[in-house]
Amino acid sequence: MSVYTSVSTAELAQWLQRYALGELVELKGIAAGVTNTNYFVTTTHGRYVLTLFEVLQLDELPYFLELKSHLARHGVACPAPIADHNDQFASLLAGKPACLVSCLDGHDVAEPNAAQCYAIGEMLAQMHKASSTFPRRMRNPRGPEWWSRTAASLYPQLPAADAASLRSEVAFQDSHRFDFLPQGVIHADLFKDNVLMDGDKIAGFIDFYYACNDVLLYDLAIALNDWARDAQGDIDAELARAIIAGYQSIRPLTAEERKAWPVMLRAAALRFWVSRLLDFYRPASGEMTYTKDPGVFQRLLEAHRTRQDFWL
Ligand SMILES: Nc1ncnc2c1ncn2[C@@H]1O[C@H](COP(=O)(O)OP(=O)(O)O)[C@@H](O)[C@H]1O
Ligand SMILES: N[C@@H](CCOP(=O)(O)O)C(=O)O
Repeated sequence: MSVYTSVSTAELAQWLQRYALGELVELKGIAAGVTNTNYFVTTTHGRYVLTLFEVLQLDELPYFLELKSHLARHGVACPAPIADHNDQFASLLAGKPACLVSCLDGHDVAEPNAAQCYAIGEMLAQMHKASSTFPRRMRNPRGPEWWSRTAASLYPQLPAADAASLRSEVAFQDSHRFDFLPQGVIHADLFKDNVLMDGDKIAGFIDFYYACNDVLLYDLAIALNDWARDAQGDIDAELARAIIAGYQSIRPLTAEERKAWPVMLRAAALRFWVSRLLDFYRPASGEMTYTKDPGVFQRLLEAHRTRQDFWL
């Protein structure tokens, strides 16, 4: 249950006075989610999602909330933040930074079909194009410098074979830099649980809190590594081709991107192998104790190393 911070109807009704959203009708906690506290809020004007940020501070929010606003304004499927009478997207509620966004219809899907994967690729490319005019910048907090440093801190705790595999991948990625490829705003965590689907249509991308400026192709690799993974943990070729086809229907890959693609799929697997290892070996105090299996991304990365066909 991810309602870490309780909000009473009385304090929410008071806080809502700063918005042009009418009167509070209903407040309901949302069980899904890991990091933040989320509620469905119904007012006399409509339905919204209230997020209370448990980690990010008020001054860290403008990049993410203005990005969502920019994307929604350009027709990209994502929740639109609502501005208050001071034209602010966020302010304190129950001692936490809080914001309201539009409520989307839809649910995350555990086993996507090819049409849904095509839609993901297409919307991701639309997001990349639409964010080319977004003026703010954010460096990737989970880039090569982070994974090298984090991996180095983990080697002593890992079984020898895993440490050797991780060490060799970090070295391999160090020898392949892709700063010359097209860059822009990336979602950086477009997993299945970060998209609400309405049938085969995308209701919206959510959870933009790893969004940053980086190589666009890396975002496609992150999405494909999760959306096209089959029950055995390897990639389903039909789903992979569907994501790539959807993406290229909006933004065809350049020759340099196609050449970099196999290495990028490995980089995307490495990033989540390392973050899951970190959660596994050193869970942050106070965080939820369940951890996602790091082995999923280790095995996927090792499969990418020997693969011949990359679905292009
Ligand atoms: N704009 C939205 N419209 C409808 N449901 C939403 C919206 N934003 C979040 N949710 C619901 O809240 C859940 C948790 O949101 P998420 O952003 O993943 O939380 P967390 O930041 O805690 O991981 C989602 O799985 C979804 O069910
Ligand atoms: N989608 C990732 C989780 C990303 O969030 P983090 O805060 O745990 O890095 C995964 O499934 O590993």
